[in-house]
Amino acid sequence: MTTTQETTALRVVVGSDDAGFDYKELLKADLEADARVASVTDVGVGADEHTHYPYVGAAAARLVAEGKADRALLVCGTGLGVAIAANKVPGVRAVTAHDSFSVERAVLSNDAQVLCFGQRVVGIELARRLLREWLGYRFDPTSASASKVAAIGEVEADAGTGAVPEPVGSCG
Ligand SMILES: O=C[C@H](O)[C@H](O)COP(=O)(O)O
Repeated sequence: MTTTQETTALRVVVGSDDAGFDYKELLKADLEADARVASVTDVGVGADEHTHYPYVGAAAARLVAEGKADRALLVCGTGLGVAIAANKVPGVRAVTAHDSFSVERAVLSNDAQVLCFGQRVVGIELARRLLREWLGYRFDPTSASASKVAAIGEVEADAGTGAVPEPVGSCG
């Protein structure tokens, strides 16, 4: 079984704060030129805008949660703040990843819809390469990882109630 499956083209949201603006613009251009991408939606910031990163991260994540986009690519100084904010939107799984293996597993293990980069952390050519790789991965809902991703949803659902979900399966 191959782990890389390109099927339908992806609707991708991009967003950044001012610390990630330059990379957001460069990576957006790469996305727009990629045949694996059906559409690119930019939720900001624009040049000379200074919106705090949580608002941008949440705006992009909401589009994913609402089914209006398949994935989001977010950039801030570290890639951390936008990921934290995006993860506050129910149903969204956002990761910060600056290496090839983590980008692969973010999709294939975690079914993460949101990838975050830090403009102050990773070089632009590595970021561009990781973006190209990311576009090639599709989560397999029949894989052994699917029940673990479902468990994330259980934890999320229980978070509002204060309940602790019963573990099932091995944690090893
Ligand atoms: O995670 C936060 C980002 O790196 C942001 O771009 C910079 O935030 P700061 O100005 O609070 O360091």
